[in-house]
Amino acid sequence: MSSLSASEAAPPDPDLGYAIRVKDVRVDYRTIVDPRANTLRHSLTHLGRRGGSGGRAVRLIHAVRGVSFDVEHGSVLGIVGANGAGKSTIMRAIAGILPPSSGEIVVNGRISTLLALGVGFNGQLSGRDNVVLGGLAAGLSRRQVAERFEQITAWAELEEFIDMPMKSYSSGMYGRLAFAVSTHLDPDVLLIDEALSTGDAHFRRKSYDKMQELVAQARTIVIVSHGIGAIREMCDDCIWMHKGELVRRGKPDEVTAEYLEFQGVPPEPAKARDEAAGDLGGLDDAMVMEDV
Ligand SMILES: Nc1ncnc2c1ncn2[C@@H]1O[C@H](COP(=O)(O)OP(=O)(O)OP(=O)(O)O)[C@@H](O)[C@H]1O
Repeated sequence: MSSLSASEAAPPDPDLGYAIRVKDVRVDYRTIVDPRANTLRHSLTHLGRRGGSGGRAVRLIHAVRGVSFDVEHGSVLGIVGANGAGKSTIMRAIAGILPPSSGEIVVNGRISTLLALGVGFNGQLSGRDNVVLGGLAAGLSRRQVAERFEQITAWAELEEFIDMPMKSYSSGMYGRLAFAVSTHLDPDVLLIDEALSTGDAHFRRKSYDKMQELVAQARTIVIVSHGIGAIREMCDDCIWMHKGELVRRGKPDEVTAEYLEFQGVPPEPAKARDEAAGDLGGLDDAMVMEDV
């Protein structure tokens, strides 16, 4: 599931020379550990019970450790790294959802986010209601939302489904609508965390084209993905994070090759690129619906 949000900010200040500045950022999570609960027997006998506070300890997880980078206006930055490397955490911090424990984050312009985790659309409401609410939450007026509504649903190819509750959408359909809304809000900075992975080849092609359109308008995009092909295809700059630290920054081909080698993975064929290039048909080809 994807979530989307956008925040109002002043228009980008061209004098700043960057779209995003991340300066010596640390993000720590506090979590509770119960050192007594270290056996399967204990877990089974205490399943679902809340124990007393005795014996439990607070553990700090250093999810992001002293990370610094700037993102230039109109560039597409990819972030790669193993599970738990801190990619989603830094994205949430840039989005303003999670305040850094220390350091500084500056976003120069209006930000729109499409993140893999968190509260997203309301599944009980129709696609139509969610588009309207998403637009209003992003600071658009009712008129602006109405003006963009047709464009958003047409882009998502969901006109037939727009009055159905979103809980009846597949994860790919949900992803299409979330992507359509977040990219039609005129963001200066768009953050996309693994949200592209839900779409089929046709949708990925369209998403790629839409992102190119945003980049041509000097919008800035940051993408987190485990799809190395997508990072190589879409990004012009790449960061590799490992255990909360930024270990490498450079050209996507080089950084991802080093990352894959470190992971012991043979160089990945550009699967995403190949799939994105081929139009495998839209949603209509994949489903059958009947009014009763
Ligand atoms: N809400 C949370 N509470 C406590 N620890 C968390 C929380 N979210 C993430 N972490 C921890 O922070 C670290 C970084 O997690 P994060 O989700 O940023 O990694 P990631 O690189 O996005 O991983 P993945 O590729 O698996 O999505 C991990 O050690 C994770 O266990």
